[in-house]
Amino acid sequence: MEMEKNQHISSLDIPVIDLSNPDEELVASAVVKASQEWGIFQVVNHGIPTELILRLQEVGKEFFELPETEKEAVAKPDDSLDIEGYRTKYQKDLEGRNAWVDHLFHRIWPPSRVNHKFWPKNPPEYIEVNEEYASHIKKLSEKIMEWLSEGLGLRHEALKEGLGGETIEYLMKINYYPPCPDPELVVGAPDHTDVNGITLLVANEALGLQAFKDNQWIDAEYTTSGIIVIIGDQFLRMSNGKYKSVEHRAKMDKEKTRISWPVFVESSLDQVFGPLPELITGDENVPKFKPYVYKDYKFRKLKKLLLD
Ligand SMILES: O=C(O)CCC(=O)C(=O)O
Ligand SMILES: [Fe+2]
Repeated sequence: MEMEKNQHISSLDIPVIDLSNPDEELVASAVVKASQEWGIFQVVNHGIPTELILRLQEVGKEFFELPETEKEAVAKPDDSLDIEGYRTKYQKDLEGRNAWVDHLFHRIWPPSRVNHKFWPKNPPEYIEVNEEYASHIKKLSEKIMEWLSEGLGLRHEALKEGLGGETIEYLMKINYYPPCPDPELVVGAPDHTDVNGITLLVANEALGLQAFKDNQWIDAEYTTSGIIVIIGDQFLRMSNGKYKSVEHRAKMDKEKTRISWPVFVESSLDQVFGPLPELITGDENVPKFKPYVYKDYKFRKLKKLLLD
């Protein structure tokens, strides 16, 4: 039954790809197709133990439920030019809507870029669980990057190398959206594309993630143990537009607190906020990717949101 459900892909469901399928070629082509047509999909039976994902969610939730003064211990310093740290952010988005999310950012890989100053000390298991999750998420994202490289007709290391090989950074973010009795009045995460290469996200049971496809917003259905994969601007650029960086947003829930744990896989912060990495596909037949002006515009919008 489970298999049957996973294999059902209707045009308005975010694709669900079962990674336990022994036919790797089939899995790879499903990943490539979903990245081309959607820019977002969910992987199930991905090999990361459900138990570990539940522990990750538990320690993250426990941190956010601490008193504000304790959370301030890992706050982003006011004068910091980096994004690591805890922040509670109430703002107007560019359409003038209220937007509110508390979040925590910290790198989880490579070890040379990990700054434990921004990792919660409480609950005590936080560090161990996040380290274990980091090693699993690295393996899974490398596998996906291999399939995506092959989908471009390139060596399977190509996208990983293009992002910086062993210097690729893995940035954990926890988004904490409090319940809102009228979710129309306040948005959680405003419309955006991710600026990195690829994002791997897990979320708690309060749904709310939406993706823009065929001129409409589609509710992402997912399970708390499935991993949502989102293609970001760096891969859009590197694939010459073959892979879509999907516009997405997150709504608040009327009653439940919504929490999500995206891990951003990216070249390095400088490159994320600087020029996009160079195109690496050698395919001359692909027309030069045009939406750059549009993307650049979006990019600035996003920067503005982050800097406010
Ligand atoms: O909370 C979500 O599901 C989406 C969060 C998101 O898109 C982001 O943090 O970039
Ligand atoms: Fe995002």
